[in-house]
Amino acid sequence: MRVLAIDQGTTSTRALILDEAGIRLVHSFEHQQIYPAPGLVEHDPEELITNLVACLGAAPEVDCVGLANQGESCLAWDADTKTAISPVIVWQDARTANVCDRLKSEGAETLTLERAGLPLDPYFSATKLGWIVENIPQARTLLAQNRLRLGTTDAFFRDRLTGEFATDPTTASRTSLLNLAILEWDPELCAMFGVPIEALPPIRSTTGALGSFSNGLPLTASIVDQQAALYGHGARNAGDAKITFGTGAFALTLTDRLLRTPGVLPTIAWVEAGKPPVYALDGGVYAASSAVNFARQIGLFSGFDEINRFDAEPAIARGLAFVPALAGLACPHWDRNARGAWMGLSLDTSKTDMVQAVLEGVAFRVAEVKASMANIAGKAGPISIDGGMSQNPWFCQFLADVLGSPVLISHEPELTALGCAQLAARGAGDEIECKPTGRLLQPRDIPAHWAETFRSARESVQQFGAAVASS
Ligand SMILES: O=P(O)(O)OC[C@H](O)CO
Repeated sequence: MRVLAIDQGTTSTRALILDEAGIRLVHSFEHQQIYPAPGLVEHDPEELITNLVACLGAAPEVDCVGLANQGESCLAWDADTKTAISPVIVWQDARTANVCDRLKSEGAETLTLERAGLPLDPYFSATKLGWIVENIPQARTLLAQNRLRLGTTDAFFRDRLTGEFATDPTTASRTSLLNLAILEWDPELCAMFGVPIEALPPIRSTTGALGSFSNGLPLTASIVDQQAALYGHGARNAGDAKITFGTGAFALTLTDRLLRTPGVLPTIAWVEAGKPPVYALDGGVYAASSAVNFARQIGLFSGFDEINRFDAEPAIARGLAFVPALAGLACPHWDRNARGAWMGLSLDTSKTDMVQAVLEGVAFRVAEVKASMANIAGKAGPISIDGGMSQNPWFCQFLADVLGSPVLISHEPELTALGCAQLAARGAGDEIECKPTGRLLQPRDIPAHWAETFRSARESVQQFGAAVASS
């Protein structure tokens, strides 16, 4: 069997083919990141569709297609014309931070945590969809005519390209509108966020016969990219964990049931047709590669090979810490007011020290995420990592050290596409298993006060952010 996986991510849309020979990239298209104002991040829906169509055309000789989509990014469109009436509001977009603050002050977080398992944060789709209904007049016109469609990007792509308006439970679990216990849209949550429930897509399984594209190819898996990567990492048993280092760093651990742990997100790993749901815990760090890119943009280094090793001991050992809260702090703090900062600068601090602290700060934040997963992450073995920063040997060893766990650096860079394609094969009734391989790093002992130093830096930026927000 040959499977086409389309990985529609935050920065690119990629077509890959999986067969018995392995997985290979066929096409990759970058799309524009649109920043209309500070804190706002948008994509052009038509540009994404054009790239998806090009990916579909890139591999006609396949048996089925799997689609992996960026998590919480969402939009509105017209049911009749299938034309978008809003931009894609990207998961990083914080335009609804004030809505979240208001709802929090009204005590609404109890409901979102209880039903959807999610804190109130602009990351999730619900407030973004509510914003569209409130701020785009055409949304209300279409709603009055029963023509409004609201959803995450997968639902738009599927409606437009297969004619089936649907989403899957993994994506639905990122919206804050899903009742996790029964995997149905929650009417009370929808009402609270101002999202008309009738405009949302039906929720179907992650795999199975999900429709066909105009060229006749069947869609047999549709899943959030992070969950696809979890499958691609070979996670099959509770405790299996992965961390993907992209724009942000996303840690997911399979669980044997729906688990609720403060600050961590219970989520759906996948729901195969006719089978019970598989659950996971998710914890994100908003700025990972984006923090490193920021350091490069402001001139702290120029080539990535410059930051693959450092002569000096870690910056944290010298009292220098960086908190990568460049877009706020996600798991387990959920604090959008926090901002990035170096703490402990002195007259002899060099650019190299500062960028070393950036890498360390990302590792410390990931360690906070792991700690908040209450030792569930990595219980079954090493934590498998992938993504851009996993190619930096110094960072990987420092990460293993601060996690206090063995880290497996995957040899396969395309784990999202791999997992998506494997699930698509299963959705078509076949199986393509690939044994994950990688380089294993053992943690070294580090002084306990390093984590303490980072914690106090992180608390300081939170206090500063709160003071600025209330002034
Ligand atoms: O598209 P990526 O790989 O940056 O992943 C984005 C996540 O799905 C956001 O939650």
